[in-house]
Amino acid sequence: MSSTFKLNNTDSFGNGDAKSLCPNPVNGFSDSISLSEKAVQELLIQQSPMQATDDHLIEFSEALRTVAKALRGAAEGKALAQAEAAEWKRRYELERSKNVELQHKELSNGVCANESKNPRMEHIVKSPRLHAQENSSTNGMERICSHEVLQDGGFNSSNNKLKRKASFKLSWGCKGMANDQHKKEIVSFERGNISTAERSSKQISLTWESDPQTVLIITKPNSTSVRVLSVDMVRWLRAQKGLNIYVEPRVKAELLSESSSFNFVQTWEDDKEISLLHTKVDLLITLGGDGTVLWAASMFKGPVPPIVPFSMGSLGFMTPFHSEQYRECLEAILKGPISITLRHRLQCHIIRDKARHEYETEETMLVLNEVTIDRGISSYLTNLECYCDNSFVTCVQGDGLILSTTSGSTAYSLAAGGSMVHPQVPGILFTPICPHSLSFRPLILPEHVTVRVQVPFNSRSSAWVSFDGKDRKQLEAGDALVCSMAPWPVSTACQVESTNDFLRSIHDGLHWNLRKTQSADGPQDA
Ligand SMILES: NC(=O)c1ccc[n+]([C@@H]2O[C@H](COP(=O)([O-])OP(=O)(O)OC[C@H]3O[C@@H](n4cnc5c(N)ncnc54)[C@H](O)[C@@H]3O)[C@@H](O)[C@H]2O)c1
Ligand SMILES: Nc1ncnc2c1ncn2[C@@H]1O[C@H](COP(=O)(O)OP(=O)(O)OP(=O)(O)O)[C@@H](O)[C@H]1O
Repeated sequence: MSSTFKLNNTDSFGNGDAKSLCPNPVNGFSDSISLSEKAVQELLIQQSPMQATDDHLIEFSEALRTVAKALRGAAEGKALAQAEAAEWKRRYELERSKNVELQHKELSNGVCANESKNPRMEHIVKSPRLHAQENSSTNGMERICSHEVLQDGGFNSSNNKLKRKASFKLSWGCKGMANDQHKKEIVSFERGNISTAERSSKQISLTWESDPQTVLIITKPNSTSVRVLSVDMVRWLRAQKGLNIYVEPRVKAELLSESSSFNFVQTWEDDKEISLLHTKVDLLITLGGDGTVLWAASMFKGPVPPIVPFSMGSLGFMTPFHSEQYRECLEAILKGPISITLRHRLQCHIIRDKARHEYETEETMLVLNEVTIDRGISSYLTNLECYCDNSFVTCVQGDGLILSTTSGSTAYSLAAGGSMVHPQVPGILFTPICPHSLSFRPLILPEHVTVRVQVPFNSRSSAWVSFDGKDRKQLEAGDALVCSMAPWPVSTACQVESTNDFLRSIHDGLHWNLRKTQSADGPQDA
């Protein structure tokens, strides 16, 4: 009996004490591992002379040896995990420096729009670049001028001539601007007093400096009403506005099946040509719902032309324009100025454990709504270790995690219990999906952080990532997703202005806080 008791006791030693011995998933491995191993060995030495004649005691010593072996294994595991962590840290730093380098490149390419008027033009024309510089104006508005001059190395020979993209300037108002002290500094410190300027890009306005010449129209497929509207819109834009028009290959085929007179419409043949579109297109029009805006944005892996989204879907959070009045809307937009919402995107990389010694990662994905890491078809809980700028955030055990932009805050993140956030608030929403813990509440992180989500090596199952609800990819144990704010936002034209449009969409789209008003004929305060 006693040996049975001892064996059970050993077992409970394994499961009970081992809790304090085993690696703590949050804080790493406990140092008590080696101590306990020593203790077990000492026990073995003390006990062995008495065991020879007692079968049960032999059994007991075998069990203790097994425990000692397991502890040695755990210690080796600890060393491996530490090496692993060092490797991830190294790659994470590389990732960060790559991002910083990219941003520097973007900035160093910036030259003022005004330079387009000077003799250096010739040089600029030979090497297509974006030129931007901050100006400050006299009327209390901040400004960015942008101008792009390019040589159409193009995919349509008829179009193979020098073409200049329409230039525009962006300006935004800021209450603190009247006070010079606040002009450049967000936080100022004077005579021991700290004050802050209003830093948010309140209302951004886009003013054309030269006329837009080229529009790209992206349409929702398989919709008769969208097809009818696109035929009419292409005809009108060409006849009344004399614009160059790009459409998707599918839409060009549809237009040509209507009439051969649509052969002026341009399109592309491969991804390389799509990657050049941003150098040609002044304005992007979408005909569909929010999904069409997401689709259009996903075509641009870098800068995105301003988008004018016409509503032809059911909800339309990002599509404020009514298609019935498209002529009036486009007249006003082509003339400018336009109020815009600057929607931040997230850039996401998957880092595969298998490719741990290669610096190169998979293609960067840019999302306008969110990137989701979930359990896919697996019936197990996801087990995701999350880090924010190398600091451990938490381990997500549940159905998954949503890393959302503020534009995406009214989409999947909202359904998972995240807050609705104005799209111009910069930040990353960290929203769990069905967490198996009562205390897991959503977070909103600042825009400058890098978030890493990793499937631990001891995970029972793999996880699945999807980008704006598409392009599902599997994350195996050891793989990680690294996510930060992308340098290329998506500007969408507003019907009225950013805040008004946002409030209209949550009222009309979600019937937010709709309740019958209480009547006055009840009890009254004395
Ligand atoms: N449980 C959910 O709410 C859930 C589940 C999966 C995906 N989604 C969302 O669907 C998006 C993909 O959209 P889709 O049109 O390609 O797929 P879809 O056709 O399945 O439509 C999803 C719905 O989400 C709405 N939507 C999309 N972006 C929105 C936004 N920023 N704000 C408010 N509503 C928005 C769309 O209008 C549409 O009604 C994903 O990015 C994700 O946010 C939501
Ligand atoms: N140009 C396109 N090419 C391929 N797929 C597209 C294109 N535009 C939209 N889609 C896809 O079609 C689907 C439906 O589009 P969208 O969301 O715009 O329409 P909807 O569902 O009618 O509108 P809503 O989202 O408001 O209900 C989306 O999944 C979207 O990804």
